[in-house]
Amino acid sequence: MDKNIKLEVRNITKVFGKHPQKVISLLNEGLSKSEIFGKTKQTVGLNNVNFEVYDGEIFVIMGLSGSGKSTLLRCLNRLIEPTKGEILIDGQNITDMDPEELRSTRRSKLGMVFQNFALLPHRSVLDNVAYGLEIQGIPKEERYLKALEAIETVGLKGQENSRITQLSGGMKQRVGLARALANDPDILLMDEAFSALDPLIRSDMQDELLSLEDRVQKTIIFVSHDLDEALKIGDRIALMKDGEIVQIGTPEEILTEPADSYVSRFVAGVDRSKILTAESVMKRPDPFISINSGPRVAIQLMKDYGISSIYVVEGKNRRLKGIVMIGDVLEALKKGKSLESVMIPDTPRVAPEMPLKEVIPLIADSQYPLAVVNDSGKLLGIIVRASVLGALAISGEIEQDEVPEEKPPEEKPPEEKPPEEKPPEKTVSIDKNEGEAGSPPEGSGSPGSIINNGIDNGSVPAEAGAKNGAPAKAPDRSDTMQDPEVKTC
Ligand SMILES: Nc1ncnc2c1ncn2[C@@H]1O[C@H](COP(=O)(O)OP(=O)(O)OP(=O)(O)O)[C@@H](O)[C@H]1O
Repeated sequence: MDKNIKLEVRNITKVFGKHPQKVISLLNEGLSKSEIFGKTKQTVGLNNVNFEVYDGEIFVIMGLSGSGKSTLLRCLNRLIEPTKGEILIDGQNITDMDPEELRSTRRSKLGMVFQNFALLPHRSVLDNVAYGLEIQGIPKEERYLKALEAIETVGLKGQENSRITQLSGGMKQRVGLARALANDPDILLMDEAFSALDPLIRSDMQDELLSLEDRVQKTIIFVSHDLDEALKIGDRIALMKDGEIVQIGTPEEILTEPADSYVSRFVAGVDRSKILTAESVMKRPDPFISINSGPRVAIQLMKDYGISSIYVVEGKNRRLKGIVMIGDVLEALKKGKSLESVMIPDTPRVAPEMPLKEVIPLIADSQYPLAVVNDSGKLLGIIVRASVLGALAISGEIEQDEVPEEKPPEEKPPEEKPPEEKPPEKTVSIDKNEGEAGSPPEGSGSPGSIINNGIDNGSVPAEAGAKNGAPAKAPDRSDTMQDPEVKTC
């Protein structure tokens, strides 16, 4: 599987104190953070931290207060200078950079969102969002254009002229997010970004972040002290203690295979009723396709992802319409029929709050992954059997062998090549960044994932499987496919 490394942290140590080298010697001798503080009155912020973050993932840094989360996040853009070690972004060592190079890398690659919003209270929303561009000297017209786009992305269209003081906490944090996005950075660093919000607003913002991640495909490094939040939004989680990383893994791995007794105790506090719902085990629903798309697009997407079925949605609100199977779509293409004509509308779907115990028989009876939809019919995610098993193992409520086997799917992607289609009169290029086909290249699951979980490996290209929250990378199709019917979902 091809996982592009976006950011790499190698042996980072941070000592707060006047004689850091002395502290490093003591660390090498094996003394603990508290012993070193007792001896030297210097604090070990980070001790030999190593990890990689993949392109397009949400990587959560989690731990109790004082464990080193914020220090680590701030080392990533050198707001705090590491005492030792290297940080590479796209292979470039930022710890070596001079101030000018660092500034330019920060501008182009890194955006930061703070817990306390860090907004200018007497400026409008628009001017706050455009602020970073303003200090870079970007002309007014251009910066406003970019700022308006970012404001729309975070759902604040119409509030451009509001004053910050007139906004609720949730809206303020959207402004903070828009300001970070206005620069179009590759990586968003978010420091306890939702911690100051009321629980309901916080949960909404978490949902928004997931949906935004689907659309803008940023790499997000998110600091949180809240395990439920980390489990909900993280593709992977790094759990910290006393300046060290004790475990890195997918939410499922952290819960089911805790590295030591500290992690076990940490996860013991998880709200199990939350784990045991459909929502808690669903994966992002990528790829999916617009009902207005043509069969050719569907075939290309299924080929790219190595899957034999794909969910069909309608409109920006991603209303679930049904599912199409590769064989039917090939037929449709041959006969000049629409995608809708071969769509199976009554696919199994469940509500996000459905208890897992009720999900089990449904997934066992279904030849597709289960679709999770909300009250208004929006496709929120999909559930594959492996995730259900993981959650059940944690709960201990049901033995794994009680879970029925899945039915194999009835069809496999045929080897057959799609027939030539007449060139369309009007063409719209499919750019993965625009999300027409609703298929971000990185995500943690797809209708195809279930195939990769043991049903139909024969038909899945090696690079196409999605595993451990780091799924297949879909090829850039912008120069290979065109379809007049593609619409944004
Ligand atoms: N400027 C500083 N000077 C001295 N010690 C510091 C400084 N900043 C952080 N520390 C210490 O470094 C360690 C890690 O702190 P850090 O703020 O990174 O933890 P955290 O996990 O982010 O905590 P919180 O969730 O409370 O923000 C703590 O022991 C803290 O006291």
